[in-house]
Amino acid sequence: MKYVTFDETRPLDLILLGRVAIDFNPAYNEQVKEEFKPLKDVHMFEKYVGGSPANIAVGVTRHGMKAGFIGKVSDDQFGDFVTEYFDKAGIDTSHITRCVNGEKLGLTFTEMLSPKESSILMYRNCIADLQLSVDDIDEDYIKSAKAILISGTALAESPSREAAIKAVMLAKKNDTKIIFDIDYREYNWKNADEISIYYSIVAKESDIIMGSREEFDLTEALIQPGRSDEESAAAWQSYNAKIVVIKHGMKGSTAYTCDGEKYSIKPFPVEARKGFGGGDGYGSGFLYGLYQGWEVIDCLEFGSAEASMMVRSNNCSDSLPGPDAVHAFIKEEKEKFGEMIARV
Ligand SMILES: Nc1ncnc2c1ncn2[C@@H]1O[C@H](COP(=O)(O)OP(=O)(O)OP(=O)(O)O)[C@@H](O)[C@H]1O
Ligand SMILES: O=C(O)C[C@@H](O)[C@H](O)C(=O)CO
Repeated sequence: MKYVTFDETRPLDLILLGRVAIDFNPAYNEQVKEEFKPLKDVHMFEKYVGGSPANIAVGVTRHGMKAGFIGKVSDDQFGDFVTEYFDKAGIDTSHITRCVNGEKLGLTFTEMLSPKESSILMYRNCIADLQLSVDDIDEDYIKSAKAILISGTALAESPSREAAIKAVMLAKKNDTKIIFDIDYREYNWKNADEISIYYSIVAKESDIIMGSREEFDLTEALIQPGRSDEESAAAWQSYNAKIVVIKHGMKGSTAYTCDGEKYSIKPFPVEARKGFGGGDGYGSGFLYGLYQGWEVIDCLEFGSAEASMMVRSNNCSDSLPGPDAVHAFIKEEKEKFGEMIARV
């Protein structure tokens, strides 16, 4: 059953709004292998385009979807690096603008301690992506896309917060579907009430909401703390949500649909190199399936497979697979572990 119908006449499949940054991951290649160790002991790093919405833009584009990005980058060579990477990937960069007051792209240093422990250290002072302003939001551009994905981190501060909310308002006006990836990154927020205020403003307008249990708890803190997954899904569906996806890390995830159904999936077992990046693979795969008109459970299986492929790799953006690789991975895993390996 189709819960969200996209306007097929629109040239862009998806616009993503929010953070593009740079990841520095411990080197792991033919020449240098930084084995699991604390970040302070890492000597060699590899540089990649990063930031959750940027990764999802790359992910869906590798699946053949046409994506555009609304974001702000630094006016320097790192700004060139990310826009050139996007251009090569086939992402529309016409609405990525450069900072004028010297703000810099975020740098994310990643720590890989063991297959079960990893973390990120963000350098985000005087940060470029949060300089996005209402003047960067163009109604015609939003109208040209089937959907817009708002990354929750864009709501952390002004002027980006107003820019994101303007994009949501214009999307609503023009029937561009709204996808909210809550995407909580602690470092960006100064006040817990602000998290709940701004997350809930966007969640109320969204057609699809994706987040972890912790992210829903943060969103609901000022409304009704302590909701169960079922209660959260029903509450957001009483506004505009058609699909609410709630993730529980290694325990699996569930999509709640507006007809009262729910569909659950578990991760495909892999030897993980890191934990982060799973959410980006999950989002890319899930959304691709949805645009193909697949059943929700198949979208979840595809997203979960892509997430597992991502956590076993050493980086995020470069490793995002195309659909053939994801299908091949699912086939291989099912041959090894059985047809129902990820399905609950
Ligand atoms: N060790 C693992 N092995 C296999 N799959 C994993 C592992 N860790 C996470 N995943 C997959 O990645 C998905 C997303 O992970 P998580 O719930 O941590 O989301 P997230 O916080 O949005 O991730 P991210 O840090 O990328 O933003 C999980 O639902 C699961 O399918
Ligand atoms: O900016 C981030 O979200 C962290 C990055 O390290 C990484 O690229 C990522 O997006 C994981 O979700």
